[in-house]
Amino acid sequence: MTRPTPAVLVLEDGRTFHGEAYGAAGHTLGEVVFSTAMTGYQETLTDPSYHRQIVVQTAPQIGNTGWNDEDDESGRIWVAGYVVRDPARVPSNWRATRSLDAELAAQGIVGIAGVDTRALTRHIRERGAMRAGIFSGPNAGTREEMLDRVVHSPLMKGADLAGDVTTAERYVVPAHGERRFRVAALDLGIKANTPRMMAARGIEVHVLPLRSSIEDILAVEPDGVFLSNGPGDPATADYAVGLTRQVLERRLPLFGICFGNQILGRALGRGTYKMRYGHRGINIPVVDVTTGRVAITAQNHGFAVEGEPGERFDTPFGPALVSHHCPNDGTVEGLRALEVPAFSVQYHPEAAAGPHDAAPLFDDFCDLMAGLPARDLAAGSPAGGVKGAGR
Ligand SMILES: NC(=O)CC[C@H](N)C(=O)O
Repeated sequence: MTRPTPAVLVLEDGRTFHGEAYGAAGHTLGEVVFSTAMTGYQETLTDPSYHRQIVVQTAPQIGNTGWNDEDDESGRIWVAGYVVRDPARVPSNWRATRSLDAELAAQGIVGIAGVDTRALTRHIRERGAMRAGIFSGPNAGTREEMLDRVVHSPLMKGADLAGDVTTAERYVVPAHGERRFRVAALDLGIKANTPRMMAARGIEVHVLPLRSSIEDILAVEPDGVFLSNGPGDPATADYAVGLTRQVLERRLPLFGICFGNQILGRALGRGTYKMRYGHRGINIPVVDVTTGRVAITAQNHGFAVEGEPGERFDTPFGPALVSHHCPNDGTVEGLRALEVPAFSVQYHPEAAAGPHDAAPLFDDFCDLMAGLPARDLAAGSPAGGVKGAGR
């Protein structure tokens, strides 16, 4: 047997974790973040929202089901690096066409295995998500040289990354069956399952590049506008915020997910801030204040919109509501404008690895486009045909 190549993860505060090279050997830099998801590593790795992030999996065994040709959320792996405890030596799944290790190597993704991911996660929880590097193979340099590269790498705060991941050309995802609605979806890093979830509800989805104008959107003759998930700091997304205001002025029905929630929040006049270590996983609770119900959700965000649970606030487009929050820490998980047809969530109703509690939000978007009344928000009770995260 060949001996494994030693690798080291160097954090910007000087803490190091030793292991062995996994995937490609070499060097990589990014923000180190942890995901508590037990399943769905292929969807995680190919989610464009993870661009420039080194992902740590808290689940100790990774790679058991290999890699398949069906579950990619985009055309490539986006994570900057990958940290695991105990990679599967023999993948086993009827859909697998290769191992995770082989796919990481083929796409040049530098990883590290054999890391005490529990200690690393506790460290990130205490100190916050921070810059890091994975180094293996020849020319890794001394510890000082590695640390120097890490502390001179770009911060996630202030990073404008949606332009790196948006589609170069517009494309259309046809509705399944009869077309009920047409939606213009702004691609800030959209995941493949999002248009799929809309198409399943009779929506024809026109996916547009980030730098689209309001005229480009109107040319689609849309029944609604969608703002996708995406990487980077929402405080930099001025262009998308301006476009969203133009959509709100025209009272076009609007739905946003994750980065889209942060952009709607900014368009409504709210600020965003960087969380200490964010929410990443597939078992994160969210409370819908209008029904009191809790949904278990998939999440992947490091920034959040300012606000308090259940808060009503004034905006240039009339009053709005912090409609959802996370009971773990009180952060904003959803917004709804009360006078213009717009709502958004910080979590992922499209989550392909599940859970599916939040999937009915796509039905709410259809209702909004059909001009059906929103749930009875003022009453704060489950009155009036309850739909939404908790259904
Ligand atoms: N998944 C997303 O859309 C993430 C949004 C943003 N980049 C964040 O980290 O908060």
